[in-house]
Amino acid sequence: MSEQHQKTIALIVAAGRGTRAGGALPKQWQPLAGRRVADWALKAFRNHPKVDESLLVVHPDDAQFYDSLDVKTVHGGATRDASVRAGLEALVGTGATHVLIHDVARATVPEHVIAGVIDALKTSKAAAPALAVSDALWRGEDAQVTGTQDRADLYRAQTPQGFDFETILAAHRSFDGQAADDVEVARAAGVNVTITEGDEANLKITTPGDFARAERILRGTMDIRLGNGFDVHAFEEGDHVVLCGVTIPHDKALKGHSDADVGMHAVTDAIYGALAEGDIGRHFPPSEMEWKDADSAIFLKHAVDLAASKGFTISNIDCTLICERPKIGPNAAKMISRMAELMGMDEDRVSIKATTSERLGFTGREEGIAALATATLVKS
Ligand SMILES: Nc1ccn([C@@H]2O[C@H](COP(=O)(O)OP(=O)(O)OP(=O)(O)O)[C@@H](O)[C@H]2O)c(=O)n1
Ligand SMILES: C[C@](O)(CO)[C@H](O)COP(=O)(O)O
Repeated sequence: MSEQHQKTIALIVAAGRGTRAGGALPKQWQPLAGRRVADWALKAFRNHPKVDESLLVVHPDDAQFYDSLDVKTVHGGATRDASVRAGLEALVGTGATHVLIHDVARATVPEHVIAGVIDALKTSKAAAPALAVSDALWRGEDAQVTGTQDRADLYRAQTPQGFDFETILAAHRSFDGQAADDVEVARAAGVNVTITEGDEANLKITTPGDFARAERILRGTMDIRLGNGFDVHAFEEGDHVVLCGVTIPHDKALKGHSDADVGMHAVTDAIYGALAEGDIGRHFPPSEMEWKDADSAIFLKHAVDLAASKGFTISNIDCTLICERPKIGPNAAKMISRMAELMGMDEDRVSIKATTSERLGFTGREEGIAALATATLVKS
């Protein structure tokens, strides 16, 4: 079959209860490196150029967790086998030619593991990743070694396990009993399975300690950027200032080519800085009359959109306004709300605070306001 006529579906089983992992929620809905376990597993397949669609097999009790997800779902069964079977039946008539059956609990699956399985399916009806056992193996009882086991041909099985769709559907329909995985089901139907390269990073979150291991794996693959921004605007005659998007009555105004929102400028420059994209002046030159008295939200939105276009999420913002007056405290909540809205962020990721300079320097003499900001951007 030509690659053009292939339709590869990621069938992600997520209907288990995660009892061994502990915690208040089933493990797939617990937080992991800023998202949930299931979000990471879905993302691994959604980002893969050779995977056409995903289907998530879920537990009916978990609707509150999966309802907001932009993915097709189907209810699973009481065992992993039953959940896989429910997923396969839901794919009948969809034109699926290949299916990659994956445990949601393997949220850290590396791209090359998925690619290895897809490549092997060009010449094989079934392929799955595994790692050769490298430790010596013992048998034991009551904390005593009772024997040894030859490890020469032993492998540790992983997922995604990939199959020609009709082959694995028929194998599951005819399978009677319980299987550890879909390779066992396929082999019971006489299907040969190719072993592809697994990875230690393809961890199955099973016990409580696995969350920290998975978090370390994901953090290790993240591109984390830090940027800073600093801005100053002098006072001139006027009756209000605009700070972090909020208009505050004052006995002076801030002087500037735009609306002189010194706080928003510092935050915008911090985002540009994290992207190594210069500063506001580079994108909106003061020499251009178009930006005279402009709303600084235009600059901030440009920086936010630029970050998104490069695949970055803004993880948090911290901005300090330096002035004696106006008092920032009473306005901080409104500023946080406006800035979070403009950046499409949760308010608890936006910090806006203030300090005086103890009447020292230009801010102490109330000649102007300075602002300092830090932005953390993450691409995963
Ligand atoms: N009835 C079931 C049981 C398991 N699974 C899925 O199969 C995968 C592998 O199972 P395991 O890691 O054992 O998950 P749980 O069954 O959730 O964990 P536990 O055995 O600790 O309860 C998981 O992605 C799990 O959600 C499933 O979809 N339906
Ligand atoms: C399919 C599997 O991931 C292969 O290693 C594994 O068998 C599933 O987890 P379980 O704990 O055996 O249910």
